[in-house]
Amino acid sequence: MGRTLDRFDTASLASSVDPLSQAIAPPPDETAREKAEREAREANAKRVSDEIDEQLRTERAVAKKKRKPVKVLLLGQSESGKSTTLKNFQLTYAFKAWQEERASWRAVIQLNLVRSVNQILDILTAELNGSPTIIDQDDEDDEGAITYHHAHPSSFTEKHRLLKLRLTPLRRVQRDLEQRLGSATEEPCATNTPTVAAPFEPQEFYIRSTTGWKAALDKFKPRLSRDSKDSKDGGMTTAMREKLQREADEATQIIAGCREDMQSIWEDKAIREMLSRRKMMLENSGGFFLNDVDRIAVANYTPSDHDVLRARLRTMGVQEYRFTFEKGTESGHEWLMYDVGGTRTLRQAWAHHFDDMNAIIFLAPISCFDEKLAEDRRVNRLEDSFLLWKAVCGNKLLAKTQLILFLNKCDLLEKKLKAGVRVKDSVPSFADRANNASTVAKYFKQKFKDMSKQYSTEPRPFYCHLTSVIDTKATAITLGAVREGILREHLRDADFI
Ligand SMILES: Nc1nc2c(ncn2[C@@H]2O[C@H](COP(=O)(O)OP(=O)(O)OP(=O)(O)O)[C@@H](O)[C@H]2O)c(=O)[nH]1
Ligand SMILES: [Mg+2]
Repeated sequence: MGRTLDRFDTASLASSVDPLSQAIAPPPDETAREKAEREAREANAKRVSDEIDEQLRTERAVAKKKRKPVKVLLLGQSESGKSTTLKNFQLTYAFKAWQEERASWRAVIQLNLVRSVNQILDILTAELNGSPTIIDQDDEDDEGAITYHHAHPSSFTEKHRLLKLRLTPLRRVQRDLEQRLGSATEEPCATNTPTVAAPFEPQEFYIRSTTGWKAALDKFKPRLSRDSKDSKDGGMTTAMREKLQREADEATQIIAGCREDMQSIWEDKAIREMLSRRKMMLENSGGFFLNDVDRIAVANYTPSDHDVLRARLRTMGVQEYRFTFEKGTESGHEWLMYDVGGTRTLRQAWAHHFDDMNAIIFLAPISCFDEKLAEDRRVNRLEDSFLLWKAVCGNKLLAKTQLILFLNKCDLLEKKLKAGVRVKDSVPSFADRANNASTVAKYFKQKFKDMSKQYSTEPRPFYCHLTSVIDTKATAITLGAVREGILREHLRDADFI
């Protein structure tokens, strides 16, 4: 019994001496100097350890922030180039997704082409009937009033009547394509109801659409599987897809059959004279493909990257796009981009997205200094962009949001000025400055900068790029700089945390 107790006492004594404490315990014969040195060493080691901990904490926060998607909102009036900028992001950073979607743009491009032809036929019909019709396109002094053009039927011959007759099937093709692509194909109508540039008060009823033209295009995606009869693919049965395919083939056949007549009507001198008399600059509007008829009006047409960027399909509501970067250091990182409809009546939906955006890319087309809004022909388009920009800069919810301005459509600005259009006729304050693209762009840039300074509720940097977003190479460089800037801000926030 006693021996057992002895063993127990020895074991309990051994376990009470912690080997670690023993190892780090100061030597029993430590002098005062040695003690001071040891304590300094220990304090230094603790500081290094704390620093490492802090660094790990920050890295974790940055990594977490990095994983959080970056959110970017695209704003600007209708036809300013928002959706086209988004397409550029996709083309540059998510090429696989872009390639998958590219073929489905064929129907939109066909519709754009057919629409231009039908527009010409409308005017030709009016001229042949001798009826004075058509609202002036861009008459500066009309303040939205309807002005009539008088027909010149004498310029036309039997050839024009025949062309008109032979191109009639394109009316049905337009109707069919519009029906299949949905409401995004409708362009806004001019209205006399007063509208304001920035009605940013959120509406009570609001739907965030994640479909929009994506849904329209999905119907035109090539079929994934040819095997099962009733397999569902994108919410459509094989039978539905086959029906759509038949209709698409039929439209393509009709368009191909009209190829030469489309070319003839577009190259005809009397027709060109008619369009210029009516100030119809079809070639300067979005979705213009009449110069590419020989390439597009063929049975096996597949859109090029450039065709897709030039295609016009209106954005309805607000559409959310998820991008996963496919390459580079950001590979796998997700960005959410929001594309909105820019017509005045669609702007109410914008404010719902103001509170949690990392950045806003605001597009202002500067070639539009002498044009009117399609939805309200009393309003100058540049003036509308100024009002919108002031409202965005001055919005309290956006006080800390990075604003990036794209002064877009510089290519069209250059073209317009070369054709002899004078800026001072529409913008009197431009006065007698040189009427060339660089002077005009510099002048407008300064105006936007002054407004940013005057209306922003807190001081903010002015980021501005002169762009032509249908130029993919130049835009890729701009987007690279934009992306870096947005990421830098995003990570600075993370460091702050
Ligand atoms: N020439 C030229 N055309 C452009 C430029 N940017 C856009 N476009 C064309 O203008 C048309 C309208 O562009 P979108 O990107 O659809 O305009 P949006 O701002 O999205 O318009 P909404 O959806 O109605 O708000 C398209 O056909 C584009 O190809 C540009 O810099 N130069
Ligand atoms: Mg759009």
